[in-house]
Amino acid sequence: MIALNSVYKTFNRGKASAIIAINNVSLNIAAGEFVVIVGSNGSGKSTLLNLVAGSVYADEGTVQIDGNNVTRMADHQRSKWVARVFQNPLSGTAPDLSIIDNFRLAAIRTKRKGLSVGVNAGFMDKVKGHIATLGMGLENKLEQPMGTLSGGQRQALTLLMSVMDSCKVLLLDEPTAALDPRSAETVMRTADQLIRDFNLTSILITHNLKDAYQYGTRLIQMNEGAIVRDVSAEEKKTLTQNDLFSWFS
Ligand SMILES: Nc1ncnc2c1ncn2[C@@H]1O[C@H](COP(=O)(O)OP(=O)(O)OP(=O)(O)O)[C@@H](O)[C@H]1O
Repeated sequence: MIALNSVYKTFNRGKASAIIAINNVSLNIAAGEFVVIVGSNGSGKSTLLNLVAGSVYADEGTVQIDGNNVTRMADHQRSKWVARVFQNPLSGTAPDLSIIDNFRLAAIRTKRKGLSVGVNAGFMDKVKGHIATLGMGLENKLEQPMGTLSGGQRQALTLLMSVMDSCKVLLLDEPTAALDPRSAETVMRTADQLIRDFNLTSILITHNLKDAYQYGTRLIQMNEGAIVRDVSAEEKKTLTQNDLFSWFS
């Protein structure tokens, strides 16, 4: 589903401040895999995600999504396959608009044909049904402004909004970093459930080693722009949480 082939990315190329962020990375992620990426600050995790999302282009090498060469394709053109959730719960939603209007906006953004999606009763029922599965009681507050919800509630809704419109790839860039522990747990559980329900191919970046241990089918460690560990689902079962901590000592 996602294939990076011998990808390099250097920032500030040709200057004294040049930084090799991605150094010859090749990575194949099969449909339905849930890959968790860990690594110290500056190891290239976000750049890797940006290369898949299209907010950064490779200097060399190719990026493919669902069999399409997207190496030079703009991020908005990739949005038919790729949804992305960021650290900040505020970044994915419009605070002054109601929950339902945020869902309408999200649907309009990803749908190429017509805007009828936002106004019909079927759409409202579909959104309501999906929100109910979050188990937060928000399905009865569809007219409430998004800005009045907690960070965890907003992030859970952002996740749902991202995946509802038949995207295939979900990119999660530290989605719980700004949340308190309980909200973070709820959001991670929600993400895990949505990934299964919608059969998504997913990449999660996290500094939370407990989450890295608990979630995902494959675990990757990056260091200095390279993949230094790639642990399959089978191998992961043999790891302990302490093994993960020892990678960083
Ligand atoms: N737009 C940019 N311009 C210049 N340098 C950049 C840019 N984006 C990233 N870098 C540099 O590239 C390297 C990799 O950054 P990246 O954000 O991918 O790391 P990361 O593993 O996600 O780090 P963190 O865990 O701190 O978020 C870092 O040295 C960073 O400073």
